[in-house]
Amino acid sequence: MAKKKTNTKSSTKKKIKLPSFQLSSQQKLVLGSFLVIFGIVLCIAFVSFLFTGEADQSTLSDFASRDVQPKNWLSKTGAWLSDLFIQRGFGVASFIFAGLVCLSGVYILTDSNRTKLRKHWFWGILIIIWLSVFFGFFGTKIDILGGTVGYEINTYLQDFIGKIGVSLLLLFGVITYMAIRFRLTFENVANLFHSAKRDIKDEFSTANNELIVPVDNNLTEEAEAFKSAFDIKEKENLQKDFEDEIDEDLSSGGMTLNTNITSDENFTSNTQTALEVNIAEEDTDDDIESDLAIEVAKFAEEQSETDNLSDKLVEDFGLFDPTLELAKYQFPTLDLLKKYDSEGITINQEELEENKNRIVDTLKNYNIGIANIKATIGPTVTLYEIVPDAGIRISKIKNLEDDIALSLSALGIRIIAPIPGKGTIGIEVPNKNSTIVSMRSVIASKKFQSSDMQLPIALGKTISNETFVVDLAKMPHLLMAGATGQGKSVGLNAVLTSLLYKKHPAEVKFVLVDPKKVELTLFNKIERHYLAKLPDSEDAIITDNTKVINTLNSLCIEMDNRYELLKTAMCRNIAEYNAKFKARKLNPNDGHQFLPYIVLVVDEFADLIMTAGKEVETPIARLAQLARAIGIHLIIATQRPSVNVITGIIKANFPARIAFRVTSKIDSRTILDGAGADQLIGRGDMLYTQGNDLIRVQCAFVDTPEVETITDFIGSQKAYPEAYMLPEFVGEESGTSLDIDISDRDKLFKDAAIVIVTAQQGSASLLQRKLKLGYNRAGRLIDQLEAAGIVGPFEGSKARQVLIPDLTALDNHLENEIL
Ligand SMILES: Nc1ncnc2c1ncn2[C@@H]1O[C@H](COP(=O)(O)OP(=O)(O)OP(=O)(O)O)[C@@H](O)[C@H]1O
Repeated sequence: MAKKKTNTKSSTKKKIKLPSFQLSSQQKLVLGSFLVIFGIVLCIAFVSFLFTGEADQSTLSDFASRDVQPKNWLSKTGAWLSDLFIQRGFGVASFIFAGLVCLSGVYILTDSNRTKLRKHWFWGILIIIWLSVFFGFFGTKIDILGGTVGYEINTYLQDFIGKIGVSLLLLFGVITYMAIRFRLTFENVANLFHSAKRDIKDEFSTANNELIVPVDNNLTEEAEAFKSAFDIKEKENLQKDFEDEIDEDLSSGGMTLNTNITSDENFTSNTQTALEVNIAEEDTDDDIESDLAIEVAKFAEEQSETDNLSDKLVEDFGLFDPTLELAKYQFPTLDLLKKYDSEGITINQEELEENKNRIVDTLKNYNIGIANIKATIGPTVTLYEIVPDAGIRISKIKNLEDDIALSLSALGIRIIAPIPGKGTIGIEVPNKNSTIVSMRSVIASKKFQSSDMQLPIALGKTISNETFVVDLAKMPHLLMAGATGQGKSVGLNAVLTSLLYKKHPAEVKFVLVDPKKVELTLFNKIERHYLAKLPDSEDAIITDNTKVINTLNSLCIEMDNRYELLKTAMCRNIAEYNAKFKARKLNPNDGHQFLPYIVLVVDEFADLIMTAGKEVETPIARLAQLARAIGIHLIIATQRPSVNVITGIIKANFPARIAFRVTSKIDSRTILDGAGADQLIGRGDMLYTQGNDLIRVQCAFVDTPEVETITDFIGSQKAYPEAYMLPEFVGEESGTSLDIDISDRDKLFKDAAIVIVTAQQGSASLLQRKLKLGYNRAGRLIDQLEAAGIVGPFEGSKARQVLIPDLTALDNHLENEIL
C-alpha cells in the first residue's frame, strides 16, 4: 500500500533523469586512447592543411576515387577532415578542438574530474567561436583563418551592428571571458597599472642611483667626512625649519602652502649633495614602501590559501550537499494530513454580545466602569480586552476572576492584567463551540512554509488566530507538562510532524524515549531515515529505563565530540560549522562531517526520574546546559508536574515551557512559575513561555492515523543503510555478562589484571590512564576482569574491590583458569 502511494507521488513529480555513464577500466583505456589518437590525427591533418589545403581543394569532390591522391599528410581523410573543420568550419581555431579531444582522452585515461573537463569544453567552444569571428572580422572572403563560420557570422552581425559594433562585441567577449575565467576585476586592472607605474619609477630611480654611486665612491675620506657632517647639519636645519614651521603654523592657526614651498626651494637650491642625499632617502623610502607593499600582498595570499582551495573545490564540485545520499527523498505532502469539519472560526454574534454584557455587568456590580471593550476571537478562546475607567486598580479586576467565571458560567477564564505592551486588561473566555486547529492548516501556513528557522515548529494558533511558529534551536530545550489527557502526546506529535515536514533526514535526527511504549512506536518506521540509536541496540525507540541512561550518556559523548570538532574548526555553533563544511572549508579526513541536529524527545519524564533519579537528571542537566551550540535539543514531557520531577536544575535549563491544563495552581506554578495553566480548558489549549510572556496557543491537532500515513510515506522511501549511530557508551554496571569466554578476552587483559592487582584498585579510569585506553575498552576490560574473578561487582561510585591480593596470586589464578 505504502509503496503504491510513493509511486503515485513520484509520478506526479517526475524528474528528468540524466543518464550516468559508468565505464569499466578497460573501456576507459580504449575510449581514452582513441580520443587521444583522434586528437593527434586532427592536429596532424590541420597542420598539413595549412600547407596543402589549397592544392587539395580539387581532390575533395573525388573522395571515392582512388586515382586522386591529395597531398595532405593523412591523405583523403586528413584533407576531408581539415576542410570540414578549418575551411567549412571555424578556421584555425579548430586546432583548439583537436586539443580538446586529446584532453578528453587524457581525462578519461587518468579518470580525472569530469566537471573540470566539461568546463574546458564549454570555454574551449566559446573561444573557438570567438576566434573564428575575430579572424573573420579581418577577412574579405572565406579563408582558413576564420573559416566559413567566422565569415558568415561576421557578415550577419555587420549587417545589423556594423563593423564598429562587431569589434565592440568582440571586446566585450574578451572582458566577459577574463572576468569570469580569471576573476578579473576593475581593481585588479588598476593594481596592474599601479605596479607597472611603480616598476617604471623604480627603474628610473635605479638609473639615478647608478649615476650617483660613482660620484660617492670617488669621494675622499675628507670629502666623505665633510659630506656626513654637512648632512647631519642639513638634517638638523631641516628638522629645525620644519619644527619652526609647525610652531609658526600652530601659532598662526593655519598652514600656508607657500612657506612650505619656499623652504623646500631654499633647501633644494642649497647644495647638490643635499639633493642627492634627498633622492637617496626618497629612494630608500620608496624601497621600504614597495617592500611593504609586497609583504602585505604575500600576507593576504597566505591567509586566503585555504579559502582559495575551498573556493576551488566549491567551483569544481559545488557546495557540499548533505542531502545527496538521499537526493530523491520526497518530503511528505500536505494531503497526508486531514482536514477537519470543525475547522475555521465561525463568529457567533449572540455569544459575543452575551459575554460582553455579562462582563460589563459583573464589573459594574463591583463598581468598575469600563471605558472600552474589544473582542478578538481565537479558535477556542475569545479575548475581551477592556480599558477600565481611570482610577480603577488593576488588582481589583484580577481578584474578580472567579466572579466573572461564575457569571459567565464558564470554565477556563483567565484574566491578564495588564496585557503586556497593550495597556489593556484581557479576559479570556472559552468559546462555546471550539474549533480544531488542524496540523494541515498550520503546516500549510505561509509563516511556517517560508520560515528560515533552523528547527521550525508549528505549534498551533494563537488567540488572534495567527499560526504560532517557534524555533526549537532558539528555545533551546522544551519542557512540556500537563495533566493526563490534556493534549501532551498530540503536542509531541505536532512538534515531530513539523520537523518531518521541514527537515531532510540528513539534517535532523531524533532520539525517542517512550517509557509508555505506545506513544511513539509509529516513528519506528522512519528509523533509518530520522532516528538515532546506540550501536548494538535493536530498537531505535527506547522504552527501557536503563537504556535511557546509556543513551543520555552517549549523547553527552556525542556532545563532547562535537565540541571538539567545533573547536578545531574554530566555529561557535553548529550552524557556522555546517556552513563551513558545506563550503568545503573543513577536511573530512580530519574527522569533520556534516552534523545533523539531534532532537531528544522524552515522553513521561516523571517515570524516568522516579526510577533512575540522579543518573538521568545529571546527563539531562549537562546536555541542557551545554548542548545548544552543537545542535542537540531536548524536549521532555511529563504528566506529573511536581517539584521532584521538574527540579530546580531542570527548570533552570529549560526556559521554554509548554503547559497544558493542570489541575492545581501549584502544578501551574511548578511549570510556569505562575498561575494560568489551571485555568486552561484542555484538549490542546496551552500556554507557551520562553522565559517572559505567557502566550495562549491552541495546539495543532494531529491524529495517530495521520502520523501513521506520514511515517508510512517516509518509511517507504529509500533510506540510509542504518539508523544514525550515537557513540558507544559502556556504563560501569552494564554488560557484566560473567560468562565472558577466555578466548574472547582483550589482548591487554593480562596487562590490565597486573595494573589492577598492583594498584589494588578496580577502576576503569585507572586502566584508561595506565594503558592509555579509551573509556569503552577500559570498561570492557573491567567486565572481563570481573568475569575472571579478579575484581568484584560494580559498587556505585566506589571503585570495585580487587579479589586477588598480589601478582603471584594472580599468576596462580590465571594458570588454574586455563587448566
Ligand atoms: N490540539 C488538540 N485539538 C483538539 N483535541 C485535542 C488536541 N489535543 C488533544 N486533544 C484531545 O485530547 C485527547 C487526549 O490527548 P493526548 O492523548 O494528547 O493527551 P495526553 O496528555 O498525552 O494524555 P496522556 O498523558 O494520558 O497520554 C485526544 O485524544 C484528543 O481527542
